[in-house]
Amino acid sequence: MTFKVAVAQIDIALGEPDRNYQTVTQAVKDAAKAGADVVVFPEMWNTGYALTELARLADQDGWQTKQTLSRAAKENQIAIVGGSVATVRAGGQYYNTTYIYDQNGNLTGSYDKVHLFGLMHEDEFIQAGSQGSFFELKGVKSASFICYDLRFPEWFRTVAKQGADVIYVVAEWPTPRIEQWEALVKARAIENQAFVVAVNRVGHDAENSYNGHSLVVDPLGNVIADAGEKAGLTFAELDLDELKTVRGPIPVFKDRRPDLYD
Ligand SMILES: O=C(O)CCC(=O)C(=O)O
Repeated sequence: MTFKVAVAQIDIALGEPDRNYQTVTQAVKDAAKAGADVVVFPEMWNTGYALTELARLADQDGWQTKQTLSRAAKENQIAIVGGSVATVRAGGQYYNTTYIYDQNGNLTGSYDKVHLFGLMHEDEFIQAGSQGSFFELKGVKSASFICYDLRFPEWFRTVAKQGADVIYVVAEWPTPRIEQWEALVKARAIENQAFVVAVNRVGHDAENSYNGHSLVVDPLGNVIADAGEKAGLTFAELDLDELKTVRGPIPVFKDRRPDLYD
């Protein structure tokens, strides 16, 4: 079985949600027209890292994002891993949240970023989530993480142990550490014997520049697609039968030693 993913490596207009909702809606249409099963967006695409302006900008209960993504998924018959957006909940607490929609516009999962990135002051503004995400899209067992989570292999392992075949990572990963991004994406794919679809943004904000290099990596760590440094859609076909041929000869999950480590 093959599964076609569209990586939406967009630029994000800092502090301008309306422009960003338009960009995302158009990208969903374009990805569907090209026959993708799922389209994936980067981190915090509604606001960018406008953390000091969240009171004005964050999406109340994710309402606008959920409406936009649900409608776009249904109208275009495509699943969406909705990157992440800045949300605010009752009580005025902010979160960095992913919403996932199936091709009929139904919410199939959500995730609040668990590891907050102190270097970019995220921990001063955002509340950390406390639950993982595990969902199915078109029958494919999947999970989704956000940016800095990529540095925590033990967090990825929790979903690999549940059987995730495709792992999504949505990010705003700055240019100076892009080689670490590439190495970590490949490592998470190899050690978990899963496909990893990792989507970064391009452009810049007040403090950082972002040079893309969104990657689709197979369970052996081979790069199937690298979106380079320009904004746009990149497509990749995941051959899900490859999971069996990789997991058969090197049965990492059977050979684990949970008596020594969890
Ligand atoms: O871990 C890194 O180097 C980048 C993380 C990051 O930018 C984030 O979590 O927003």
